[in-house]
Amino acid sequence: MEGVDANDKYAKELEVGVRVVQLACCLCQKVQKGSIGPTPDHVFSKDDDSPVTVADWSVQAMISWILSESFGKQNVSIVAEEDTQALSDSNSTHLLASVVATVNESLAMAPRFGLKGPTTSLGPTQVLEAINHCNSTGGPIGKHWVLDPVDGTLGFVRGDQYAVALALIENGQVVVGVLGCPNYSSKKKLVNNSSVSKEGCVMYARKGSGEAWMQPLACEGGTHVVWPNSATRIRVSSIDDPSLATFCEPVEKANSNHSYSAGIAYTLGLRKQPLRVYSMVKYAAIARGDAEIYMKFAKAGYKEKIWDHAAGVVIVEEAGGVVTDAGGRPLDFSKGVYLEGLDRGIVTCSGANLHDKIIGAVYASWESSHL
Ligand SMILES: Nc1ncnc2c1ncn2[C@@H]1O[C@H](COP(=O)(O)OS(=O)(=O)O)[C@@H](OP(=O)(O)O)[C@H]1O
Ligand SMILES: [Mg+2]
Repeated sequence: MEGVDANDKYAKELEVGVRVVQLACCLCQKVQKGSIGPTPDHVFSKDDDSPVTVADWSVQAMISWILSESFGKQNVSIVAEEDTQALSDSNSTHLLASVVATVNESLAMAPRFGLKGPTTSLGPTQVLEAINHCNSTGGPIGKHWVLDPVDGTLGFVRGDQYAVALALIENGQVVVGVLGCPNYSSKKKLVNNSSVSKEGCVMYARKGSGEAWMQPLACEGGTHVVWPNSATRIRVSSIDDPSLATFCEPVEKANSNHSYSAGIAYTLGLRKQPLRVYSMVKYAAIARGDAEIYMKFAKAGYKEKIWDHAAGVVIVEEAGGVVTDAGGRPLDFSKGVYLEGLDRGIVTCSGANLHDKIIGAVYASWESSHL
């Protein structure tokens, strides 16, 4: 069987995860096209000035509802990015109505994705409840789903790369990762900012399987999603010569120090221009072999959230890559919402050789940098 052995541990979680991320990608594409929900293009600002849209809340509500239906609400703990504060305001009736309509329209498509939808439409209270059910803070014990409904919301708003990221953590370890990349073609390499495609992909992996997989998105054409639906195996690049390697980094200067990573690139003899990509699509590019290195050095004091990394990390590792903090230690998903104790930044590579060189260059240069 392609993609997964039905007897394997986490087989049901992986299958439901892939199906629901497929549906979520479809929801996002339809919101973008204006073919779902009454007010598709509303963008709002959160307290930290980052954007949030109808798609962010709708994906979170829809995935929360499907996971609760599939595994039993009392068994499902979800750590996710969005809350309902902005939706619960008395001035937000239209916004909430848009989210409710979008959730119901997407759930109406659930059977095509092999998922059970509701028998009657969800009302505003049920939608708010589904979003609020994602208020778990995770931790070292038990199973916790981790969700970023729209990662790289700026990319989504700008018609560029973004991702739907769902992972399962058990006892502090990421055991399943699913990454939907609606604008990253399953057929075309990601080479620069013009690589935006309308036929995206979903990648997934299960910890310890030694395998990572990719499916094309199943939004168009009205076909039923058959598990595992023409999955192909993905692997990291075999390039380990720095002069031939491509490195990715965040688009926004505020999210990562571009001049510091340029210094590391120069020290290592990386010749190519950085590939600046929004969202966890950077992890996807490493897992698929379109790039060899992903470096992120956020400003001192910024605490990385687990939903921005969990799905990407397990997919890259199972595809053969290495992910650590800038001190060379594994990322710790057991401490709650944040990657507590993260040393300086995140370094993801296609192999140990490149990874060792980058960690060495960080050690050699850190004192003189002003992060
Ligand atoms: N100041 C700061 N420093 C570091 N990281 C931050 C910062 N602010 C936000 N974020 C988080 O970055 C997520 C997007 O990160 P990326 O690495 O993809 O950056 S970029 O969008 O390409 O610029 C983004 O996720 P989304 O909110 O899901 O888009 C944020 O969680
Ligand atoms: Mg995010």
